[in-house]
Amino acid sequence: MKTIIIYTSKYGCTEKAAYLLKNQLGDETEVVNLMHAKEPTLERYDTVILGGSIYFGKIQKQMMDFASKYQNELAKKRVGLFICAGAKGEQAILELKSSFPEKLYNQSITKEVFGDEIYEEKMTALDRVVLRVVKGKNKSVNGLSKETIERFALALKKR
Ligand SMILES: Cc1cc2nc3c(=O)[nH]c(=O)nc-3n(C[C@H](O)[C@H](O)[C@H](O)COP(=O)(O)O)c2cc1C
Repeated sequence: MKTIIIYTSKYGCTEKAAYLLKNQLGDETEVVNLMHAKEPTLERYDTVILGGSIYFGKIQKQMMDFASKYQNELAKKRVGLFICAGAKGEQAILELKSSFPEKLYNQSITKEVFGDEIYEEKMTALDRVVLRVVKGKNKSVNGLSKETIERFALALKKR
C-alpha cells in the first residue's frame, strides 16, 4: 500500500502538518509540495492525501486545479483531505468543504481541519496588515492539533 501526501502551503504550516502526518503514517509515505515540485503521477499510489491552507476563504489555486483535474483518477483511490486554517467550528467546516470538488469530499475516507500556525516574520507586509485587521488585537492562534492529525492517520490506517 503506497501513500502520498500532496500539499500547498504559503508560509509553512501545512508543510509542517504534512510531515507530522507522514510521521504517523510511516516512513514510506511520500510528501510532495505541489507549489514547487511537478505534479506527481498518481498511478503508483492507492492512498492520496490532499492538504492546503486557507487565505481569504480559499485554498491555494494549485490545489483547487489539481483536485479538479485529477478528480476521476482520485475517485479510484483512498482519499484523505485536510486544511490548515484559522477559522473554527462551522466556518472551518465550510472552508474545508469548499476547498475540494464535492464528489471528492463525499468519497474521502477522512477530512479534517488541522488548525493553524502564523509565522509573522516570514509574511509579506500586506499579509501582516490583513492579519492584523482580521485578528485585531487578539493575535491568538489555535495551533496545529496533533490529536486531529493522529485521528486522521488512524482513520486511514483502519480502512
Ligand atoms: C493574510 C491571511 C489571510 C488568512 N485568511 C484566512 C481565512 O480566510 N480563513 C481561515 O480560516 N484562515 C485564514 N488565515 C489563516 C491561515 O490559513 C493559517 O495561518 C494557516 O495555518 C497558514 O498555513 P500555511 O503557512 O501553510 O500557508 C489567513 C492568514 C493570513 C496571514
